[in-house]
Amino acid sequence: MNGDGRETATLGNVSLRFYDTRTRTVRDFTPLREGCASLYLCGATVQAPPHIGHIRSGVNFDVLRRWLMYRGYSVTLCRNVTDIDDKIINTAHSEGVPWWEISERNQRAFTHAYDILGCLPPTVEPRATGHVPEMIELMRTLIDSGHAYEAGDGSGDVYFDVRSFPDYGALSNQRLEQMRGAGDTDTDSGKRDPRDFAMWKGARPGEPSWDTPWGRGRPGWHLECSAMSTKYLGGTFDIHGGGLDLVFPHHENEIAQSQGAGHGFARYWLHNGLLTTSGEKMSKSFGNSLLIPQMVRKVRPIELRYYLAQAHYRSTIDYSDEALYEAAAAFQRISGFLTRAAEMVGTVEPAAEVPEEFAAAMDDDLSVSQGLAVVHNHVRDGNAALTDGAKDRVAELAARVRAMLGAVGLDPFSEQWAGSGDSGLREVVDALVSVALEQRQAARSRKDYAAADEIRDQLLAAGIAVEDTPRGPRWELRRG
Ligand SMILES: Nc1ncnc2c1ncn2[C@@H]1O[C@H](COP(=O)(O)OP(=O)(O)OP(=O)(O)O)[C@@H](O)[C@H]1O
Ligand SMILES: [Zn+2]
Repeated sequence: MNGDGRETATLGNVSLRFYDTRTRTVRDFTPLREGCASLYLCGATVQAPPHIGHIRSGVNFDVLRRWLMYRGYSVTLCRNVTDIDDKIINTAHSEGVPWWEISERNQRAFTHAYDILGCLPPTVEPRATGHVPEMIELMRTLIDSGHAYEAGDGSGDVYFDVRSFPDYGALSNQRLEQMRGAGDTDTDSGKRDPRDFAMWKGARPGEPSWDTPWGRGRPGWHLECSAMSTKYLGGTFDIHGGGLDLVFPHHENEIAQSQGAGHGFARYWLHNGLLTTSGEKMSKSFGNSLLIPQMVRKVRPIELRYYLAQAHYRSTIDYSDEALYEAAAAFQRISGFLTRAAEMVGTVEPAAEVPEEFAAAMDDDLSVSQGLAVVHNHVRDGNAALTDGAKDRVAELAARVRAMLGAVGLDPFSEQWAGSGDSGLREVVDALVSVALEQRQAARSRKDYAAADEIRDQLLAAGIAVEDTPRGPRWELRRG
């Protein structure tokens, strides 16, 4: 603490600040261990392939991780996989396959999506079903200390007694008296209080189950995150993240379990805003999912990452094609400058440091939008320098642009994106499609509509669908 009562970051003079959901204030980041940052992120429930809302969360926390790394921290990221839950079991039943086949298939889809969107792999990615012993231990501690109990109806459920934990509701800013039931499904008859939540669910016929001192059953979602974060990051760790939809009940329940068991638990709570469509959360259950393969036919993966990362991580993104294409065009202005700069000056290496203004924006609760404004200012100056033939200036600006983009995982020249297989290819196709579209326009101008349609059909046969929009024609790949 310093004189005015504010905590100060320990790395040099850097003051890294985050909005902490628990205190509802922006707080200086002081890590538990100097030079290290431990981060737990609630990852996927693998009942279906990911939509862009899930990946927004992954991208936002990847940006956080990268910025911590840029600031010199050694980051340990634990991102869990919920590989057993009601929806996975239901999907397995309806497809007539084992539950683990659903989990495996969708976990691979998530991994692939995180990878192609440029998210660094987590340090560890534990799965719930691999951590039943840790969960049993945690339940035993909580039962022994009077925070949890075995259901009174012989169901084998284990509940957390929310009245035993005075801080219950502090994260989500609610008072216990105002809360209604925890909304657990059909097995809540053994609860002492409707607000108690299930940590463990007793076995039901035809469902997978594991042995415990309280009978066979399966993990509840909240319990797994408490057990796995402690196992990999310790009883107290730096940052816990997830989407805003998880604040209550999931994160509230994690706190009750972990602190009830005597752990310090997370010191900072960061939540990404939701990605919505027409104001409604994008959700597997609402049927409004935009899946990744569909999206990367519209724009390149790096452009999709730009779109998802550019808004402040705490803001809502209401999806629209228009905004996606605008983001792609904005990214192309940046990458176009880098390409032209490299043509003029030869290889452009990233500068060793990002400009101060960019760093200040990122330090201030990860303001990527302000950071990208600095990037665009550099690109504007860089384009002017290109026109003037000012080689040194072009080289300097391009190097800084690469450094800034690299810090948030968006440097198109980096090994990561250069190796992605599509680098530059979209621009090539873009140029070829433009030639064809100019011919189509010429045919239309001379009222030869048959020839114009023929060109569009030939493009479609080659897998390129053209759509006329008020801002001119756009194309996307349409395979199969
Ligand atoms: N629409 C969204 N926008 C932003 N983040 C999201 C969105 N949907 C889920 N997330 C986040 O993605 C991560 C993985 O989510 P999880 O698999 O638990 O999704 P979910 O909430 O069950 O999704 P769905 O509502 O689609 O079933 C969590 O951190 C969650 O908060
Ligand atoms: Zn969790």
